Amino acid sequence: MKIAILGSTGSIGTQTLDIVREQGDIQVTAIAAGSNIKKLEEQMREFHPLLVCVFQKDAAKELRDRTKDLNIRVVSGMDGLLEVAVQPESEILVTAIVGMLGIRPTIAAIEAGKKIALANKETLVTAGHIIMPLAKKCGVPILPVDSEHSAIFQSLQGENGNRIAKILLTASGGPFRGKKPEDLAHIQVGDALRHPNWTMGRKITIDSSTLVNKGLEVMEAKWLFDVELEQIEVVVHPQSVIHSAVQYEDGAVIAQLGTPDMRLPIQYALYYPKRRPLSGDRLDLFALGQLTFERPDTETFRGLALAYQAMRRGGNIPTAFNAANEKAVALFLDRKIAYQQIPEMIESCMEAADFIANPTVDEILETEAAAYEHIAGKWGKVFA
Ligand SMILES: NC(=O)C1=CN([C@@H]2O[C@H](COP(=O)(O)OP(=O)(O)OC[C@H]3O[C@@H](n4cnc5c(N)ncnc54)[C@H](OP(=O)(O)O)[C@@H]3O)[C@@H](O)[C@H]2O)C=CC1
Ligand SMILES: CC(=O)[C@@H](O)[C@H](O)COP(=O)(O)O
Ligand SMILES: [Mn+2]
Repeated sequence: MKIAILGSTGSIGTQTLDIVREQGDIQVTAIAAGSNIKKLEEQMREFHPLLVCVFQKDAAKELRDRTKDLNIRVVSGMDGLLEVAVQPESEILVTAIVGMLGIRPTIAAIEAGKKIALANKETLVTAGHIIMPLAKKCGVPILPVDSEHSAIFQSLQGENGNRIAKILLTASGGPFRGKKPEDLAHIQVGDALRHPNWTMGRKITIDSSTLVNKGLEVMEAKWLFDVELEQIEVVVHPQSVIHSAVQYEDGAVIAQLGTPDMRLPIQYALYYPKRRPLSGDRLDLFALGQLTFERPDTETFRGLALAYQAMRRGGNIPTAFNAANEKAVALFLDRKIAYQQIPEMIESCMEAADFIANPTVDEILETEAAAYEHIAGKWGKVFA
C-alpha cells in the first residue's frame, strides 16, 4: 500500500508512521508538515518519501540544504501541500493536518481519486457539503480516523441497509468535567492541556477541554453518516472506553470499545475492510470495574451549545464557528486571552457573519478571513 501524509510530524502523523513501521508493507510516498524540519529530516531518512512539503518557505530551504544527500524533492506553501495530496503513486491520503487549511488539499486528493483517511475534522465541519458529494461523485471513500467516528463506522459494518436510529457520540468530558462557569475563570494553558485519557496535539486538547471538540465531532458525524442533528446524542463517558455506538431502529446498540489508542482507528482506516494484528494494551474490563455516563453540561461548556446553534443555522456559520475557535485557541495557547474568551469569540464571530446558505470554497475561506478580521477589530489589543 502507498500512502501520503499531511501533518506527518504531529500526533496522528507520527502514530500513522508507527503503523507503517509495525506493519512493514506500507510505502510512504509523500509527507508534509508546517515547520518542524528536524522531525521531517528524521522521517525522510527513515521512510524515504519521494516528496516532502514544509509549509514555511524558509524552513523548506533549510531542509533542502540539510538533506541534499537524499535527492528528495522538498516543496513549500499551499502549492506544496496540494502536490503532496495528489502525489501520483499514493493510494491513500492521511489528512492529519490541523485546521481548515486542510480543505483544498483534501478536495484535490479526492479529485485525483485518492482514498481519504480523515483525521482533519475541521475540513468536514466547514466544507462537508462540498466534500461528501464530491467524494461520492469521484467514487472515493472517506475513511474516518477520529476515534468516535471510527467506532461508529466499525459499528455500522454489516448493517445491511438497516437505518440508524441514533448515534451515541461519547465524550470524555475533558479535564474540567463537573466544573461550573466560575471555576473556569482562571484556567491556565497547562491546566487545559491535561486531557484525562488521550495524548494529542495542543489544539485538539484545548478543544476537548471546552467541549468544542465534541461540537466539531457532532458536525463531522452528521456529514460522514448522513444523519439529522437530532439523531446524534452526546454522552459523557469519562473512562473513554466506549468510543461511540449506533442504535438501530429495533433498539439494538452496537458499540466499539477499546483502550485509548489512536493507532487502532488509523490502522482500521488504512487497511479497511481488513483487520490486522496490532501491538499494545488490551481492554481489561475487570480492571476497569465500571463504566459511567452523564449528560453534557452545555451551560458551563458553551462551546458545545454554540456548535449545535452553528449546525442548525447551517451554511457558512459552522465555518465562522470553526475559524473563530482556531484563532481563539491559538491566542489562548499564546497566553493572549483568557480561557473563557474562547466561547466568547466564537459566539461573537457567529453573530457577525454574513450568512451564505451554500458557500463555495472561496466563500468558506472569505468567511474564515472575516472571522479573523472581526476578532482583530473587536479584540485588537490581543494581537499586540
Ligand atoms: N491527536 C489525536 O489523537 C486526534 C486528532 N484528530 C484530528 O487530527 C488532526 C491533527 O491533530 P493532531 O495530530 O493532534 O495535531 P498536531 O498539532 O499534533 O499535528 C499537526 C500537524 O499538522 C502540521 N501542520 C501545522 N500547520 C501546518 C501547515 N501550515 N502546513 C502543513 N502542515 C501543518 C504540523 O506540522 P509541524 O509539526 O511542523 O507544526 C503537524 O504535523 C486535527 O484535525 C485533530 O482534530 C482527531 C482525533 C484524534
Ligand atoms: C482521540 C479522539 O478521537 C479525540 O477527538 C477525543 O475524542 C478527545 O476526547 P474528548 O473530546 O471526548 O475529550
Ligand atoms: Mn475524537
